Amino acid sequence: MSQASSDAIAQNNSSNPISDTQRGFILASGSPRRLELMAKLGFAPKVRVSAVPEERGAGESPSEYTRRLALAKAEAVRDEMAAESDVRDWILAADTIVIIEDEAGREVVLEKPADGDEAAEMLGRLSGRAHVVETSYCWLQRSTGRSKVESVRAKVEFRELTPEMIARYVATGESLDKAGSYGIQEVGAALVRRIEGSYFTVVGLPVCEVVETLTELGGLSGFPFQDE
Ligand SMILES: Cc1cn([C@H]2C[C@H](O)[C@@H](COP(=O)(O)OP(=O)(O)OP(=O)(O)O)O2)c(=O)[nH]c1=O
Repeated sequence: MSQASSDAIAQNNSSNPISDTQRGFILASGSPRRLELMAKLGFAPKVRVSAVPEERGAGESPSEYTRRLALAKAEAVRDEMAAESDVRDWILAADTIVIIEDEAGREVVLEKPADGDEAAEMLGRLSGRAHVVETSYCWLQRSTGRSKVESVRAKVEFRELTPEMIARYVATGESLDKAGSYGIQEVGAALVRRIEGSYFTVVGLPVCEVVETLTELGGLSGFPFQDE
């Protein structure tokens, strides 16, 4: 979704409870899902995509990894905008991974696949089993340098998939820009038997917690369902 269309969504919502200044934060993410989710709440984010390399460090746990990336994505955009006199004060970034245990009980992190073959391999691992989706997000305030990182997990159980089903799913093309090679919000919904936790965590942004954190930090007031 373009910046213009997200603005239009927010402005056309006549009952939008978010003030003009609070509406326009900076979304440090190229994920169209994250933009769409925040726009649906009434925000009108300006998108700035970071170029942070996504590479897990040796000895870094999955949570440490997503938390580090969420902060690094926000900081990269803050640094890029340092010389700009943009009035928007808050930056939001996020990182989503899939975690599954291997035969030895070790946690394996699945990110976005490099190609269709890797997507098929990941889906083979997920078939007929449960895995965890973890999304970490970061709110960073440009004027004070303050930041807060939080992580939210959901458990997702897949139906059993045959190699033919996997091949047909990969052929839809929706695997390639998604952690774990599936999109629960698209055709991938038909792969998911049950989930425990928030659907939005799986899609890439746990909106309830994201709004809650911004309110706690003092960056949002007047939003419904928040006790300020
Ligand atoms: C599991 C799952 C992931 N995803 C997406 C969410 C994220 O966009 C993506 C994980 O990659 P991320 O690196 O978290 O995000 P991104 O590369 O899309 O965007 P950016 O780094 O600029 O913020 O996978 C879905 O859309 N649906 C799903 O069901």
